[in-house]
Amino acid sequence: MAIVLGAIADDFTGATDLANNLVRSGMRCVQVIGVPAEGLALDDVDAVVVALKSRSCPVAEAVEDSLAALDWLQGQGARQIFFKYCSTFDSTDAGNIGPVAEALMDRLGAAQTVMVPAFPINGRTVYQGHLFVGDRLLNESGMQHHPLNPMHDADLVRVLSRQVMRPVGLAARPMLAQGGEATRRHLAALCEQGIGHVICDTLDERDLEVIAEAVVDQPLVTGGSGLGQALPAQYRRRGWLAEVAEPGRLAPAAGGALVLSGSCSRATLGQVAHFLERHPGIALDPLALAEGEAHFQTALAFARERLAGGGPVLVYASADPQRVQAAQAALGTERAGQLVEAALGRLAKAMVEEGVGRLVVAGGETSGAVVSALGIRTLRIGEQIDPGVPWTQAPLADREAPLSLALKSGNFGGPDFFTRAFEVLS
Ligand SMILES: Nc1ncnc2c1ncn2[C@@H]1O[C@H](COP(=O)(O)OP(=O)(O)O)[C@@H](O)[C@H]1O
Ligand SMILES: O=C(O)[C@@H](O)C(=O)COP(=O)(O)O
Repeated sequence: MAIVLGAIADDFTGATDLANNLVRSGMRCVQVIGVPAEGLALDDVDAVVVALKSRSCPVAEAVEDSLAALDWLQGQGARQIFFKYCSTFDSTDAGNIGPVAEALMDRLGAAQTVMVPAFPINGRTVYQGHLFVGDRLLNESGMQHHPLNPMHDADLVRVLSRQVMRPVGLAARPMLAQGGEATRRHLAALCEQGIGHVICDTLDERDLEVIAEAVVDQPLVTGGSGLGQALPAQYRRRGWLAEVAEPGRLAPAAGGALVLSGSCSRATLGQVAHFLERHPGIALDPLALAEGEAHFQTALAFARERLAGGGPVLVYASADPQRVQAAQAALGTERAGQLVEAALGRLAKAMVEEGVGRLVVAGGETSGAVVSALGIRTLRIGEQIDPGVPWTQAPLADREAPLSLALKSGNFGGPDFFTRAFEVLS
């Protein structure tokens, strides 16, 4: 059976965030890690989200991987393609959002696409093309210190213009206030003027509904998971979805409880501090990791011992901007990130082999590294912990019980996220 929506997500937490919103809006959704091998059963599935690790890799690689995902999704008969990126528009002047969007447009023969990063329930809104996180402009939100893609400009028309060949336009709030039909006409008029990308203002859920109504027939949409929350109602109006599906029930969770954090985002730093006031944890330092195996082995032994005592336990590389900058100055940005990601991936593999069954991972790139190290290929979406972050379950090759896994985007979740996540599960 053909799927309705095929999504390409540029990181793993982002993929889960989108899949979560699609499921909560009544779509039957599977999240796959990378382009699936032949033989994935897609009966009773309305949407597939392909999770890539293409946010911070070289542009050519991101384009190639995204096009491979597109080809596969088209092979499944997807009526609409959704390119999912971060609600904080994580990218650099080189890309990858713009070049990937344009490559997808070219392959699909789309003259225009919308850019809708907003996720109002998590405080990401766009006004006059400027992205806000809560009451702060993007470039004052903490995202200016992001280790891989510091965001120094909140004007998305300007940010995107630096990444793309086609002209960038705006669908501003007063326009959206006129409703879905008027917005559709506005987009068509911009298209006639040659505007290939349209940044869409979004203050609230109503704006998302208007945008979804205006773009439901476009071959390609792009944005954050907020748009994914609004599209299913439009598919249902078109008669493309049979009925409102209930989110699937996951098997009961079992096994040790571990948190791995490689995110240095403001929200995660607060969550780490909150957790450490209540439970044991150990810090990983990229500079010490660079010196050899001893530091990693110390962390492994610590986690092993505390898990034997009942857990939960935290292993974190999360650090404030000064410490991140010091590590990056000494090692280079890429190597510092890679050392941390490799260590957390190895830790996850070792600890899951030794009986961890409930695993929380903080950070998009970090989640990519951990999921890859564990060899996970598909995720089922379960109960939501906080907006944008559900528990998921993944079958494991050598184990009967699936692994319960929560992939937390850096800036998502309340201060008590790490502790509360396990309470939600039990
Ligand atoms: N102490 C540190 N010094 C330098 N880089 C770090 C440190 N801790 C984590 N990192 C790197 O920072 C990046 C954080 O990105 P990510 O995991 O996507 O988090 P977020 O979801 O907050 O963006 C990762 O590549 C991670 O390995
Ligand atoms: O849209 C979002 O904010 C998230 O879905 C997302 O992509 C998070 O990425 P990270 O902050 O790198 O985890």
